[in-house]
Amino acid sequence: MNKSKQEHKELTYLCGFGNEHETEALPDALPKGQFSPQKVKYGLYAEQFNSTAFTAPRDKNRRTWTYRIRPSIAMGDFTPIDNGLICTAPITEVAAPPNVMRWDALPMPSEPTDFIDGLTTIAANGDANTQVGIGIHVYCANTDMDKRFFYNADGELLIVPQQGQLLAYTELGKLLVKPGEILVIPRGIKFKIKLPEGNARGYICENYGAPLELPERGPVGANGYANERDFEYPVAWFEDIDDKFELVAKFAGNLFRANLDHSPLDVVAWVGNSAPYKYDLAKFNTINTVSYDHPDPSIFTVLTSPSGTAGTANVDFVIFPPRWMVAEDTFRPPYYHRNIMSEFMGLIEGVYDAKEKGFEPGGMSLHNCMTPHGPEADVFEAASNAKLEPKRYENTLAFMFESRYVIAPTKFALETPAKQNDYLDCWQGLKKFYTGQP
Ligand SMILES: O=C(O)Cc1cc(O)ccc1O
Ligand SMILES: [Fe+2]
Repeated sequence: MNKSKQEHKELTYLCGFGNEHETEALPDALPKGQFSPQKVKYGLYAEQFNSTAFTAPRDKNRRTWTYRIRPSIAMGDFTPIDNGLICTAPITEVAAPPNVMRWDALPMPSEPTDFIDGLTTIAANGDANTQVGIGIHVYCANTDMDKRFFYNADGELLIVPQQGQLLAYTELGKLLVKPGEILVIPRGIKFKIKLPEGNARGYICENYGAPLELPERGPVGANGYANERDFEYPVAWFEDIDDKFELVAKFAGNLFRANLDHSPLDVVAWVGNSAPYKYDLAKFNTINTVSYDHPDPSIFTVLTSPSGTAGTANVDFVIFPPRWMVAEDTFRPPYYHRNIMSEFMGLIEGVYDAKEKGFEPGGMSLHNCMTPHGPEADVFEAASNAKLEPKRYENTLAFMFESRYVIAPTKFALETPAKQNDYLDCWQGLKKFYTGQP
């Protein structure tokens, strides 16, 4: 058993989305009845972490009090480092074309590459400096982050593993995530990623906007979709190591590094509702029609980052999980459509019902604002003639980052050999069935 395997054998979690969680790795390390006593037990420092404004409304407010060996400012100055293939909105290096776009999975690196060096930006929208929009990245990595930690001031990270487990060591504790689960790390939280299975690949939505929250349930009622109880938060865990470490920050679109003379994972206890969390997508309570027609994919929203306009998300995280399909007298795959919202899709495993060929696990597609799309020609013909028995969609897990802002691909994404320049061909076989007769 390798070292990182042993390190996650007995991980436990606190359950409940957005709860005021409290946890301590040493007895009574958490102050009682107040947040900032004159002296904290064990000689700890109190440090507040705010990922919404102090004055954000109570139901949106996210903050955590940490009790740590040293405050975060015990560090060296930052100096710029190479951004590698990381880009940040606004993407101005190339014009965003209104074409449909699709990519193969990016290849695994042949050189030792950790989670940060393995990041490639595919697209972005909005403007990170005004806290609007998202960055969309892929990570392909094969090496643990060792004496290196990272935080992102530009956004919250929604990490969607597609291959290989991730063991996240964060200031607030450890989380193990597998393909089929997601990991969300608040803006600003320091962490490192180890790879218990070696190779790892996945997608990241860097959310520059409001923190992800659960969508309203409306008339669905008090239960269903992603249930609060299924979101898992880490318990406090710390290390007290005086040694040379590096802190990498993403700030205003650029990477910087600073020296540390101790591990920043020194939070002995914490209380609050801003913390990393994980969620197993298999727990999603999928709601769909039991009569006719194909509901809009918003019915599969797991998490949403609202913009200032009601019902019009900065980004929705939507999944297409295994499920029963029972719709009567209905064209069952996604309908043909043009949408004001821009749609970036990825595939975690299996096959997506609108695209039986060419959309592979690890692959990606982008259908931007008003760009027409829908099932490929073969899927249209098959679904138009299929016997409409109840059918279980198995071996499938696709997802979508859907945003109100146009999603601009990076120069890399437009030029990489992974881009399928023949994507449009999957619709070229769409025949004219019209005869003029009813
Ligand atoms: O384009 C896509 O494949 C995503 C999608 C799925 C669906 O079921 C309905 C609309 C939609 O945009
Ligand atoms: Fe779509």
